[in-house]
Amino acid sequence: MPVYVVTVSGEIPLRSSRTRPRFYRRLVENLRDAVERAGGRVLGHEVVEAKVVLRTDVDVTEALSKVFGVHRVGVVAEYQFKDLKDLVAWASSEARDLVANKRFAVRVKRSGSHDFTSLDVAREVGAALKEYSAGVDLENPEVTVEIEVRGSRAFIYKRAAEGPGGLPVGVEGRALALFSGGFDSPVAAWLVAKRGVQVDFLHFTLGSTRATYLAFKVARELSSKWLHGYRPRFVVVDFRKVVAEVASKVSWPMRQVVLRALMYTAASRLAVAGGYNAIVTGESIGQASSQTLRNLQAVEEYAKPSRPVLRPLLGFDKEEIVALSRRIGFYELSSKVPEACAIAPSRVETHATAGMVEEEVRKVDMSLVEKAVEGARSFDTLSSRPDDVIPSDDVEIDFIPEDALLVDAREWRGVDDGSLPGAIPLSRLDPDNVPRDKVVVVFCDTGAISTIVAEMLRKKGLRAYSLRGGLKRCGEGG
Ligand SMILES: Nc1ncnc2c1ncn2[C@@H]1O[C@H](COP(=O)(O)OP(=O)(O)OP(=O)(O)O)[C@@H](O)[C@H]1O
Repeated sequence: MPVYVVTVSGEIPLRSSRTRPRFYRRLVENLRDAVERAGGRVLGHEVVEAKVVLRTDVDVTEALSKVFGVHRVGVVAEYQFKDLKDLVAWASSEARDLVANKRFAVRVKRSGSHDFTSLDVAREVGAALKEYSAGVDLENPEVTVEIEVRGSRAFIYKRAAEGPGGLPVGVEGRALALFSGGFDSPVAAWLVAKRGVQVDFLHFTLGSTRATYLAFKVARELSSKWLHGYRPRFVVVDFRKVVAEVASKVSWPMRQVVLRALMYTAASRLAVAGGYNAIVTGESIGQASSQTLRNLQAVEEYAKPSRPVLRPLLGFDKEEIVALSRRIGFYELSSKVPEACAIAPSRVETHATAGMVEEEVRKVDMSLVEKAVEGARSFDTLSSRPDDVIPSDDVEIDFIPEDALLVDAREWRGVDDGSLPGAIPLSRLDPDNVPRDKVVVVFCDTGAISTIVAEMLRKKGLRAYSLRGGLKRCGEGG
């Protein structure tokens, strides 16, 4: 049975005696959630002086090291000792392998009343281990034997993993994170969650649904690894009609700024409706040309968001954001998310004012924004599949989802003729044997015949889509 000593972030023990129990309670709940998501069970726990001792049925070191509020996770051996002699005998037999042929030091922390000091324990364990090692080296040891004595119990650290620090998720209210899934927004959401905020995701489909599909994957990864103690939501707002409206009515240089203002307006409404305390974005100053300080001011002054907008990346350079994205494990997935560039003109207004935004927004049919917000769909990031976020109203799809069943509608050509890997010919498709939630992507040369076929298959109850543009403009899978 693995035993862990979880050291909590330094700032938790400093909280007032009224606040502290709530923080510990939430941390323990989140640790339990992390253990269960990793397929284990908590067999017992206790909070002892800024540490949580946790007993589980399987190894969950990795999962525990991703819980906010955790400074360090120690995998320990535990012993109930009688006296100093007994303690030293146990500790030196436990640590023998650890120090084998290495220069070592012993460090002891002690609490409770004993007839020996920490130094006594260190000295005696050190002496007992010496013959197995390359000698004691207190200045620059290769390994440190860490022993904790708490009352009549002792722990010895076998190995340890660094935690992320921060505060337990859930102690600081809730925020709605504007989430594209690119490098910036996941890091922004992560940083806010690290401060104890329960984060849900808000994604706008601006063009390709592949971007939405991939953004969901990033949100799912972030949720399952890092966001404990609740079930994060992924809210999707289909903004494609709004994008088309902006593209046709707004002057080129202002399109990006106006689109951002409308995203703020929609986010603000959803934040109020969902009872959130704040909105989060991955904006930083001067990074993309549309993110100048003046543009940020113009957008916020125009949209007057009803909740504070948190921008945790404001002080970061792009390299720092990418490095953090790598460190916390989103780099690979985020790098696949396509940039939504359809609306981005080559010349972007960098000195917008609220007045300019207002003037441009007057040209836009705002009922489209209303409708998009009303039609928002919400998914549980932990149990939903990326396929679920693909809009079912679209008959066409512009990419091939990973697990899709591919159907070649070019009967007359035969499947060997430039077909896609894994595709089956339409004549071999038996609709009765296809699960109702399976995404079926039908393709032909141009997308014309496959659209008719997809509609036909939908009538038979299948989740069928036609590959837009056909093989001539074939998209990549996620
Ligand atoms: N499709 C979207 N859905 C939700 N929020 C978005 C979307 N696109 C952008 N945002 C929000 O606006 C911020 C700035 O987006 P922008 O595309 O200008 O910059 P970015 O640096 O590429 O951001 P990211 O790397 O997060 O995509 C994002 O970090 C995110 O918070």
